[in-house]
Amino acid sequence: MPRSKMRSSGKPVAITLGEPAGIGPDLTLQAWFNRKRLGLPPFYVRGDLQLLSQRAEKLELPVHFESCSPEQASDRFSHALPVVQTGPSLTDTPGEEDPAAAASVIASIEACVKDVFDGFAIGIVTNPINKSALYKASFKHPGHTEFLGALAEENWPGQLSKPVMMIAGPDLMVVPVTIHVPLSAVPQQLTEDLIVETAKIVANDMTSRFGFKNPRLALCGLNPHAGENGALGTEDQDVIVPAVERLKAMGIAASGPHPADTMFHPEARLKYDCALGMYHDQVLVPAKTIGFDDSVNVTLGLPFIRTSPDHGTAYTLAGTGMARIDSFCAAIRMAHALAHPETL
Ligand SMILES: NC(=O)C1=CN([C@@H]2O[C@H](COP(=O)(O)OP(=O)(O)OC[C@H]3O[C@@H](n4cnc5c(N)ncnc54)[C@H](O)[C@@H]3O)[C@@H](O)[C@H]2O)C=CC1
Ligand SMILES: NCC(=O)COP(=O)(O)O
Repeated sequence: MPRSKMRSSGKPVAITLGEPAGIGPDLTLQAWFNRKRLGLPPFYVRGDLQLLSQRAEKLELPVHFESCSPEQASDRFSHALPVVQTGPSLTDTPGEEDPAAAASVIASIEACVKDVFDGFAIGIVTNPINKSALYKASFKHPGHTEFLGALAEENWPGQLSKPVMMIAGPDLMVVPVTIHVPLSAVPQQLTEDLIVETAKIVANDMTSRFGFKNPRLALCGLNPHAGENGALGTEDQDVIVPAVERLKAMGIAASGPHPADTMFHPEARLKYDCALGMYHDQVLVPAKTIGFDDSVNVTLGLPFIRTSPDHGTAYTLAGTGMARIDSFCAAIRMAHALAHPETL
């Protein structure tokens, strides 16, 4: 979206704390510090003032902070990074997890979603979490995507279709049909219904949120050469072919199963608008290879807007000033654009 068309005032975007030992604090501070140059819309972070101040000092960034409520954030944004204190004070230890911080990480996500529900924010941008750190603290969801689905059910009962992960970049949009699932469990979890349900959400959201008229969805095969007519695995014929037929019968421009190894070269990518992979790495590898710095993780199917950078916590970069902020800023811009489709 042209930056000039981005509204500089209005309701803000809510940013989550993310893993405090990761690069989330760096991204938040750097994005605010460069807000004018980058033309970013207003945002606030639900995090911890002490931790952010300590990280800003390490990065030698002269950031002015203001502790405020979500309603006050947009007015503060031009002169200060608005911080909505969420949870107790934390000590900044880049690269070193503090198990006690997990509760704040989770509380921040919950509170940002509630802010959207209450009408204080246009959507949320999540800073990266360390999933295994949260699992140790008994977090029951595989990742944000599934957790946000549960929060949607709680806050907007009956309005969730199903949370669907999309990695969207200027040159490639992809969706993994199964998400945070061990590879060995993929064939069992991959059902005709799951593929159809996921593809319907993708087609619907690409139309209603991203302005595609009749998005072309290309489904990857599961097995090498899409199963080679059953000789290299039966799921392609037994599960994916009937799913594609059902989708076509509904008027969705679906095709496949296509051999996944030849779906991502430049000429092949011209033939579809979104590639649906059968498992996480099948489509996230090409998406991050082609567009690591400018792709955004956006959750489809939710009754609210959620975006995120496409990368993780990058512990070794935390507090060094070396983390690139491009994907994080693209996530903020996308959240804003989805809330203001007239600017698209
Ligand atoms: N949305 C989320 O919350 C996500 C969280 N994760 C979590 O992040 C943790 C670490 O995962 P990894 O697989 O190591 O992925 P990662 O994305 O943190 O790091 C992969 C590589 O990319 C580099 N990198 C990442 N972000 C960068 C940036 N902004 N600028 C420059 N270089 C960058 C890192 O230094 C590393 O070499 C895991 O616990 C994982 O669960 C991973 C992806 C998304
Ligand atoms: N590899 C991307 C990823 O796993 C992000 O997951 P989520 O936390 O956004 O659900």
